[in-house]
Amino acid sequence: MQARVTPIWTPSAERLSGCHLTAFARLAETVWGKELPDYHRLWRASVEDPGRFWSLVWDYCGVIGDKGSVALENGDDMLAARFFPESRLNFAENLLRRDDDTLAVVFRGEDKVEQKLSWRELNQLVSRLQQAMRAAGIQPGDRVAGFMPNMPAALAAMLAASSLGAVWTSGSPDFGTDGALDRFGQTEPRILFCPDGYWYNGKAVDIRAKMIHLAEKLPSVERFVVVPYLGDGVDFAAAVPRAQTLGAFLAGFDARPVEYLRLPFNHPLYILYSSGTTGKPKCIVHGAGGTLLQHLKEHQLHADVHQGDHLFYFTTCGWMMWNWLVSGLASGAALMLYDGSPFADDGRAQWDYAAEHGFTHFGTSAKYIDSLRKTPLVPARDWQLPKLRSLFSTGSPLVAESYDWVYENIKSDLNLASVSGGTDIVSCFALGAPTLPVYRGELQCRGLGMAVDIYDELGRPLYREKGELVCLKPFPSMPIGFWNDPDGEKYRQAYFGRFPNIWCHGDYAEVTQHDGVIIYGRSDAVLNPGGVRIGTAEIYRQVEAFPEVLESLAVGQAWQDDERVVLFVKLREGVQLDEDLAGRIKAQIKNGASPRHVPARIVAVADIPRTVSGKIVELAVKNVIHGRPVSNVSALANPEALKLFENLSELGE
Ligand SMILES: CC(=O)CC(=O)O
Repeated sequence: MQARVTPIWTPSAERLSGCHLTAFARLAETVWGKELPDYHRLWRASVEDPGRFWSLVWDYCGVIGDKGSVALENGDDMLAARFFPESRLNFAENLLRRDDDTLAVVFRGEDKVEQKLSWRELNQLVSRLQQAMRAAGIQPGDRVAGFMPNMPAALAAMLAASSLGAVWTSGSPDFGTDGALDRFGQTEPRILFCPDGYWYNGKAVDIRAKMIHLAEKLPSVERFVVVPYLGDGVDFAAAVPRAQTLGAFLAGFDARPVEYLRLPFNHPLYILYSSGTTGKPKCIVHGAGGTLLQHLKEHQLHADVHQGDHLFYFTTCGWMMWNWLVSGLASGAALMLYDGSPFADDGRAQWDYAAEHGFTHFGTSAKYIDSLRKTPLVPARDWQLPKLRSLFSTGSPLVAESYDWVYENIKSDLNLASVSGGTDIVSCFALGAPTLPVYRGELQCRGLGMAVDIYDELGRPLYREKGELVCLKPFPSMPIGFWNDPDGEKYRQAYFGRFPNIWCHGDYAEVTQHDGVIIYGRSDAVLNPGGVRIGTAEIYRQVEAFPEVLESLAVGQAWQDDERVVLFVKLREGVQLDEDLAGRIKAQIKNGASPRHVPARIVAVADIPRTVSGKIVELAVKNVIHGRPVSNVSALANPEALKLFENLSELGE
């Protein structure tokens, strides 16, 4: 029998009665004629009949558009399934629901720049951009790109593009030239928005040379639109071929009501990019209806976002959490945009922003929380955060000790929701719920309408054991396909190659005794010493306990017909990896995890390679230590770090 575990947080009666999820469950009981007294019964009912569930989400969230009479056709076939095949809607129309003087967007570029827009001002900017894009000949299906900081102009350009049925695709201006070309070179945008530079950690970053180079290499771009950020952008635009400033692009177009082209549910909305660590990034196309419905569900039912809330997520325009964040407008939230380093102004910029603008929801990465734990900052002590109700974490598993830290050092009454899914589904498989308790180290639940299960290697369901995270039934935010994949074979292979007609996500996970979820890492990075499968997060969780260690990365090294675990650690400045520290790390892993998890070698490195969205790249390091080539170095934010793993004497003995 498993030991009883007490939750670290339990929702108050007030939260339970006031949240969207409770209202939705009551509505479902009435409409479906079923008793749904708790979350897990609601989840079961939601996956039993996905068409019925998503149809109720459409109604509850008040999607603007024509729904049609069919919610789901071919529901038994993951690849042929179609949600709302008769419907017509426009994504931007659903986001720009209001046009009044209340707050729609706040933007801070570190502690340097602040801008605020009311709903009316946002509508006006979108209208002018829409007219300018139309005058530039933008048609449904054309690509419009943003190589942009997370600032209002990027949001407005996306809304204008989608109001016309164009497809928005974005990256972050800190991507290297090759990273940008690997992405936009494939999707061939006609217009590309960029800034005249950006702020990072208090410093102005010049991107003029990069943009001149991109202009040479991206012939599809007829026009670069330069958004003033560091200055007025005039000299910058003059230096870049085919560029003009935003002011010049909009000149002559006065604001009027935004017009919306209503299109089929699966009309393409976004192209997102996989991290591209094993080749060129995959260009994943997401549809307007699926993205909208899934985000409405996650924001309202799982994150309990209400009209007037202040929704923040720390993200760049190159990560899917940007797409997730901006959909918050559809639930009436004001977006709190931030660009720059999360540690700007000695880590104070973000928390000053949270306190001064009364954030209700604060989203970040697990890596940020882990790093924050190692700084002297204590938000609970140094800032007033009375309105903050939820804290989201993603990017990698949030270790159990970080749950303790958040409740002790940020706020004790908080729905701490670690969420997991990704670019492939522009949303989550597992996440939070305001009606459920939080258990340390666990994601609270599987998403409503997401038929998530865990399978062993032979495709058999596992009960309370670690295995492959799969999804057994279609959901609206499955990609509508990959770009340049006319027969859909790359798409099929990516998700359905492992188990026919079952989405295999590539996460190594477990459904717990509380019906929560633990993610143990990517399944292709699973360690296998002596035939025991170990998720890398099981090791990171133990190593995180050491203030001396800033970051770690574990891989399996082929060794004497078996595999041995090698742990790389990036240490705090001035700390040496001596026998004492190595011994303490090993003891912690042995006691906290198991003797099987103990690394055969621990090696100190000066840096750990990560993707442009901040994920450490175990597979690339595994290739380097085995002398194999790394296929797409341009996907990395710090590719030079790979050199540190070449020919290490510690790994030859
Ligand atoms: C929701 C997520 O899963 C985000 C990510 O880790 O990329």
